[in-house]
Amino acid sequence: MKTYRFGVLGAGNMGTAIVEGAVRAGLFPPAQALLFNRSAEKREKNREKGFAVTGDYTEVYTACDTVVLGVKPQNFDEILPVLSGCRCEKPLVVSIAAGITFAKIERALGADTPVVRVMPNTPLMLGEGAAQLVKNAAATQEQLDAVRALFDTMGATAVFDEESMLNEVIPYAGSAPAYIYAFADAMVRSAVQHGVPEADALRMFCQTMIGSAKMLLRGDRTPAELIGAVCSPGGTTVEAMKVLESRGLYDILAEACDNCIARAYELGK
Ligand SMILES: NC(=O)C1=CN([C@@H]2O[C@H](COP(=O)(O)OP(=O)(O)OC[C@H]3O[C@@H](n4cnc5c(N)ncnc54)[C@H](O)[C@@H]3O)[C@@H](O)[C@H]2O)C=CC1
Ligand SMILES: O=C(O)[C@@H]1CCC=N1
Repeated sequence: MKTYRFGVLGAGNMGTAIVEGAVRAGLFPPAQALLFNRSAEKREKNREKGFAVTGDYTEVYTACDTVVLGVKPQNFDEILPVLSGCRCEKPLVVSIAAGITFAKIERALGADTPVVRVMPNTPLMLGEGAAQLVKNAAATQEQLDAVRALFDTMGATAVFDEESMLNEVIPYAGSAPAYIYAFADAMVRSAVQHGVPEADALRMFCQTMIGSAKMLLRGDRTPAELIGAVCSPGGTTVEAMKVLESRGLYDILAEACDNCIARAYELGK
């Protein structure tokens, strides 16, 4: 048992959302979590929330049972060599970085370091996230279960055996909120062009996204069947669907997802 139950190395958007979610779920009190920030101002803000704070990220690695690596993939080449010099009992490492492989982490920290890679998304801030997980050989099933239980408190989770799946899933949950916001933005812009007040358009479209997602999650009808149920023959919807199909919406999305995944593999090199 180390000084702190939980630590975040890189308490930015995601790292902070994860530790705050865990505290909200009652997994541990904030005083049992140590947060690293480079900025003194952010450390002070986190201290005011009751977290332990540090400006030395090696302390997070040495003093915490579980350490979330919440830095950008591009920062791993800087932080891993520093952490490799830490002499301590190995923490359970939770990496949320896109593309960064077990091999890269293990080369620096040792193959005996338990690591769980997680690909979360920002809606976990509202308890509506979707996170995918995979463990390395050194991590036990209990450790994987514990990390999954943490993310279960913030939304849906899925576990994979193959590490490569953590890259393959990125466009469909980790990155997907951005694509959904782009879709919403385009719809609201169109609505405004047609005289619909922006706030009403956004509220109505968001409710429609929630309702449509719930219809899909019932699982009793395929997306094609649900589309068919909206498209009255000779009606309005079908005219829009013709444009989406003829302009290649499905191909555009497939290409976007391919590029997103390819970038994850590049980041891992
Ligand atoms: N934002 C998102 O929607 C998602 C992000 N991720 C992953 O989460 C990770 C963090 O992303 P965000 O929270 O969005 O980024 P962010 O920029 O909000 O947070 C990164 C944190 O790392 C710290 N940092 C930066 N350089 C550092 C260095 N050299 N040494 C120590 N700390 C350093 C920053 O001060 C900041 O606190 C990334 O690896 C990303 O791939 C995964 C899924 C979704
Ligand atoms: O854009 C990124 O690289 C990260 C990973 C998934 C969402 N944000």
